[in-house]
Amino acid sequence: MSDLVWNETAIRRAMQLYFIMGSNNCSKAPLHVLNEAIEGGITMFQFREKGSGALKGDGKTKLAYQMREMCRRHGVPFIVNDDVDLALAIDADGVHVGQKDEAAAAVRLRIGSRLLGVSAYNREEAEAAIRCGADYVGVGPLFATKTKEDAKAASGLHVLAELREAGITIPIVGIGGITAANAGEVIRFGADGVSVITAISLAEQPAAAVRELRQAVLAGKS
Ligand SMILES: Cc1ncc(COP(=O)(O)OP(=O)(O)O)c(N)n1
Ligand SMILES: Cc1ncsc1CCOP(=O)(O)O
Ligand SMILES: [Mg+2]
Repeated sequence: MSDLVWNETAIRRAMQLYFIMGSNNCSKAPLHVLNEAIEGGITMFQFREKGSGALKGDGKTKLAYQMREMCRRHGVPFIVNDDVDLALAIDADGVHVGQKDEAAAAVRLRIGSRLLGVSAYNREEAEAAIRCGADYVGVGPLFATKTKEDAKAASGLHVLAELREAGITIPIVGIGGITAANAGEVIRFGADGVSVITAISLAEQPAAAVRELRQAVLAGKS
């Protein structure tokens, strides 16, 4: 069992640079990309194996397990997207679900004290996620993205400010079209961190891309 202890400070810290990836998001070997991203300083990782060309069955489980091992060796929290059975089978540190996935309240009951992340597009969805026991919400897509096949229209950054002005204090990570050029603004509008797929997974040098993103996040906090 993972020995990570989650309190709000630890969650906000883990949100800072949250890398998400599946094998179909990169052009180099996924384990190599993850290793580079860890070397660069990601603070959390989500295994998101879905979409065209995604691994299934044993291949998916094997890659998830190898990635979990790599993250655990380096103290990086490992989250599984959508697949609660897989998360439990490989002893992940948490699960992330969206509005069309298994209901967050049911997931909370199944995963106990593991981390629960829930996607929210607006205030209503964020408030419902909190009622269901979410530890953090992933808000977006903030900017246009080609990575998620069924993504909604980009909301823009104002949704982050709206959530904070409504008194929502839960850790928030922004998602969708985030790069080093806009990550600082995501933080300034109220997020605790940024979650990123292609800006790292398709970077020529993932470690350097992570460092640039972290600098932008730190600048947004200052
Ligand atoms: C951190 C984070 N935020 C949002 C999402 C999106 O989840 P969802 O809406 O369920 O879409 P899929 O990723 O499952 O396609 C996320 N994965 N992570
Ligand atoms: C999973 C997900 N949920 C909302 S946007 C998105 C994709 C983000 O990918 P990228 O960082 O490449 O825009
Ligand atoms: Mg989902």
